[in-house]
Amino acid sequence: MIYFRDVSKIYDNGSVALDHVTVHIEKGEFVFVVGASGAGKSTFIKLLSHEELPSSGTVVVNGIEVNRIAKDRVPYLRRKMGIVFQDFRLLPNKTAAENVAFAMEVIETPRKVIKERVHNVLDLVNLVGKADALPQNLSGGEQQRIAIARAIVNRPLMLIADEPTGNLDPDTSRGIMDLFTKINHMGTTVLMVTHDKQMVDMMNKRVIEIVDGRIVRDEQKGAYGDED
Ligand SMILES: Nc1ncnc2c1ncn2[C@@H]1O[C@H](COP(=O)(O)OP(=O)(O)OP(=O)(O)O)[C@@H](O)[C@H]1O
Repeated sequence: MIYFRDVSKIYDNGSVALDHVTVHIEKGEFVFVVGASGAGKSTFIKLLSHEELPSSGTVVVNGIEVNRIAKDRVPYLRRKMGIVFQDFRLLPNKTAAENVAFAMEVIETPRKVIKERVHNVLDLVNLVGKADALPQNLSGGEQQRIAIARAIVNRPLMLIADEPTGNLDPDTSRGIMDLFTKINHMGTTVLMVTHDKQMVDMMNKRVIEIVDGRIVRDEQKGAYGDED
């Protein structure tokens, strides 16, 4: 599903963000990526989606060698992944339902399918009742659930989350984690970058720790480790 072989990323200013990283993530896994600020976690994610390219090494996602694909194949690659961020990134002038629908409109899904799928996915995140609300009238947790609905509406193979609970209180965060667990049980690979020690310790899932661009720990049923 995801394979990094001896991947390094050195930005133009000389920052070494990833340093000879080799890792393999199987379909259906639930993986936390942890590490101090500046360790290289976001870079790891950006290499998956072709937002950044590795300086050396190979990144393979779902059998596609990401660093070698033609530019016009990038949207096809990204369709295989749903991505959510700490700051939700909903379109402010669209309702919750329209935000989710938009992800399907851009790939020209028939209107009838959009209507049905948007309803189903809002039901999954328990927000059918907020379908017509604008983001500004939703709580942070609700906005994140809409962002997750948008991320999975096209049925991606993997859900990638960069500190999705970073702006949320512990109770709301737990709700988001329950949702990720549900999505994972439906067969979607989940990869989550987080600083949330409590959450990682509670979930008992695979933990990959990055320090200074290197993987220093990769444990099945791991814990967060020392506070950073
Ligand atoms: N576009 C960029 N140009 C230059 N250096 C960068 C760029 N993006 C990241 N870096 C550097 O690469 C290193 C890794 O950054 P990255 O954002 O991947 O870390 P992170 O673990 O996600 O941090 P945080 O937890 O703070 O988000 C840092 O030293 C950072 O300053």
